[in-house]
Amino acid sequence: MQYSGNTVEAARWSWVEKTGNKVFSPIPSPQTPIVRMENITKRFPGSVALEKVTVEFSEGEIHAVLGENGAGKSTLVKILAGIYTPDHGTIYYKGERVTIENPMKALSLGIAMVSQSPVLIGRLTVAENLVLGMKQLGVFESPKKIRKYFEEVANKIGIKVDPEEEVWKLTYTQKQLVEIARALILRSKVIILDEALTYLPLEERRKFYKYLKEFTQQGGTVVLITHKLLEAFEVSNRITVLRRGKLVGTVRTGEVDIERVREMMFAERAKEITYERLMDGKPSEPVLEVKDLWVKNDYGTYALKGVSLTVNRGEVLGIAGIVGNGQAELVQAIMGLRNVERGTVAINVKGRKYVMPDTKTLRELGVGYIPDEPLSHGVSIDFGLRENIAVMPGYTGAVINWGRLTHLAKKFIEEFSIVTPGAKTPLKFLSGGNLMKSLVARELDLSKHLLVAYNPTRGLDEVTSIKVRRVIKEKVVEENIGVLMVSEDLDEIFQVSDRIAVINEGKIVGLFEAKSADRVEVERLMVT
Ligand SMILES: Nc1ncnc2c1ncn2[C@@H]1O[C@H](COP(=O)(O)OP(=O)(O)OP(=O)(O)O)[C@@H](O)[C@H]1O
Repeated sequence: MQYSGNTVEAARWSWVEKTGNKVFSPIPSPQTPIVRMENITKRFPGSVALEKVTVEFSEGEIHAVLGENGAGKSTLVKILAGIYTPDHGTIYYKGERVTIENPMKALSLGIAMVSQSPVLIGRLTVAENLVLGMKQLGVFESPKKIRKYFEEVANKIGIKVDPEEEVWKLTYTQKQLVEIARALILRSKVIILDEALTYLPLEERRKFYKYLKEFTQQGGTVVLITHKLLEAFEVSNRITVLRRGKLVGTVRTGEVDIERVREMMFAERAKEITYERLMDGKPSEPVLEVKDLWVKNDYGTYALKGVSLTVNRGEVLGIAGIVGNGQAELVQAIMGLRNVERGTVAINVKGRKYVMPDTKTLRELGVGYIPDEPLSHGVSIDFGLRENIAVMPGYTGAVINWGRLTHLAKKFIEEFSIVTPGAKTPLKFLSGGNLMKSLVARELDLSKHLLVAYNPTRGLDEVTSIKVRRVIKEKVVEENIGVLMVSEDLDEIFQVSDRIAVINEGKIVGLFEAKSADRVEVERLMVT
């Protein structure tokens, strides 16, 4: 089947068609609230994250919490998970008023949160991680029992993990399984997923959702934060929308259509959302040439096994693949951040070929970079956007012109609607999406010849994602830069790319013209 897309249909392809809309037919509306958060207000210096928000999560439901970047979603669930305490408001759990002063308290009540990044100790085995987690909570289950329970959960979800395997050897999916299993072993009644499933491959996400549905059918509650709206629509029973810290409303999923929810989330800006293919690039001469690249991962085994590829000016080469197939090592090696065992990376700028350029040279030449770990490798979160611009070559000479940098930071803030108290506010005080926007805005501006991007819309809401994709494509067409874009989101790959390369186990296993690429074939190559 070919990908062709009008707005909704194209995106629905990835989810609804596969589930056939059957797996998650709406269940009768949930009745008993297990959690009531009443009039919750939370302020941070310079921002009101939540203002008098009241929401109820019921037994037996998957409840999606949606909203644009900075809406207050994470703050809300972090309060429930005991990570933040509210300034005002009351929490009721099973009808009783409770104070959740720390995460231990939340866990002891039966509320567990799983986030995007697994919090596990790499050198310990799965079973050891689970036992340790229990001990920290004062739960002394026998290791044998924990192991057995874990195997049961893994079997049910259908993801194989050996409890005796050291965690560093696991795939991302397997690690998320361990996290969710840990919540279940603790007999949690409420499981909060803060974008926890977002980066799993589609098939794996389906397995998790199916299992979570069973969990709710037995009375459990799932609170789901995601920017994948179609998915939220498919799996949830109810949806709560937040906007700029305020409650917009709670609706039953079966009773509204997706456009209505988008309006609740984005108001007028909802019209900007599209999944149609963006304009075609106009490929010309090669700007990046990668030849027979062999690179090891952190554990000494080969992550890339002879990768060769070319990115031309005037095109986006999309790298499609399931997370953990060498994509991170590929972008790191190109950017001079990982040792190359064999092969070459070369870039062509202004008539000169630079073979194996180091990171500094690349940056000075005008190569933008959105890394796989944006928080640790992309920005200094203790500093403001202005300072994060100042550190980049190209923006400052011998004397720092702070006035100019402030102006530039303000331009980024306006262009990408970054929710922040100001250009000097440390980035750690921004929501995940707004932090990502700050990095992306800077790197797009820095890209004069080439952009190397890993999941450039990670954590961004639908409106911002399309904005970023458009800017990327405009730069390609109007400024003739080349883009290497790794993304685990196939909708994104098909929307932006001119050519698509599929990576699997460290090898390029397929190369397609995006316009005529067969999506089924691309997916098949990703998994086989
Ligand atoms: N620790 C903090 N210190 C200061 N401000 C914060 C902190 N955490 C959140 N905020 C602010 O609260 C607001 C809401 O942030 P929150 O992380 O809840 O948004 P979100 O809806 O989860 O966004 P995203 O989709 O981008 O993750 C933002 O304006 C953010 O800057």
